[in-house]
Amino acid sequence: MTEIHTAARQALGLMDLTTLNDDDTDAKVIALCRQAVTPAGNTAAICIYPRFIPVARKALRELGVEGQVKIATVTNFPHGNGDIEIAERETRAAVAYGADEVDVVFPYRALMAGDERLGLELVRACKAACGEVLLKVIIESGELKEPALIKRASELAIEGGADFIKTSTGKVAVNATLESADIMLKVIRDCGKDIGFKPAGGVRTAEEARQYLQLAASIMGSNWISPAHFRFGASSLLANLLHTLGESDKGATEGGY
Ligand SMILES: O=C[C@H](O)COP(=O)(O)O
Repeated sequence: MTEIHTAARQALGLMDLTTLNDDDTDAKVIALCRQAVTPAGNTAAICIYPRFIPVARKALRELGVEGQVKIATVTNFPHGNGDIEIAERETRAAVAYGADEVDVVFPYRALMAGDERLGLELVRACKAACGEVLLKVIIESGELKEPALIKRASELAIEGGADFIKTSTGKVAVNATLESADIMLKVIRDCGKDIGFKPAGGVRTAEEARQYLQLAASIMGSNWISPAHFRFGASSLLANLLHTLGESDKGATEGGY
């Protein structure tokens, strides 16, 4: 197996297959659940808006993969506003709907304005709302821009109780980059806690996935990389991975979710 095949196979099992569009429907979410089950293995999770969690759970149950393909959702999304009470209530509601994992947007504009406390408190409140449910904190690295701010947001998210730190919503001009990934992975390496990493937004090819996996392996070691520690947030990566693996990509249309 070539290096790109190995990376594609690994990336498929690390993917949070995502649809977060304004025109999402039950039918589109059911189709996404079907696409998460492929001849080359299942994706780690699907990532959808909270209102679709019940329909996704039913679809995954009918596919025989409930509990194997996790249901991730988003809160405080994509704006990253600084109202702690709203973010906390949205997170509580997502958990009540049956989310396995919640991806919450860090109030990055407050941090850019010099307020470190707000983000820390918002993450703390959302972690308390999650209980045992996995919390991924989206720092929106492409808006923070400055390496020092990306580092600080990562540190604050981890201090607040994040289980994963995630680069981006996929809704801004600059999403995941290898440069932001390098900063965030080094924060994870140096923090002394068991924290995962999720590059998200704009990851579309097996070659791009390979580069993130190579970077993560160089900083954290290759044994660290598993769904417990690493996810790709992506809406259009699957088709390219299946194509690379020589599998049918029927249904996994590029950018079609
Ligand atoms: O978290 C995942 C992102 O929203 C997906 O972004 P993408 O559509 O660029 O793959």
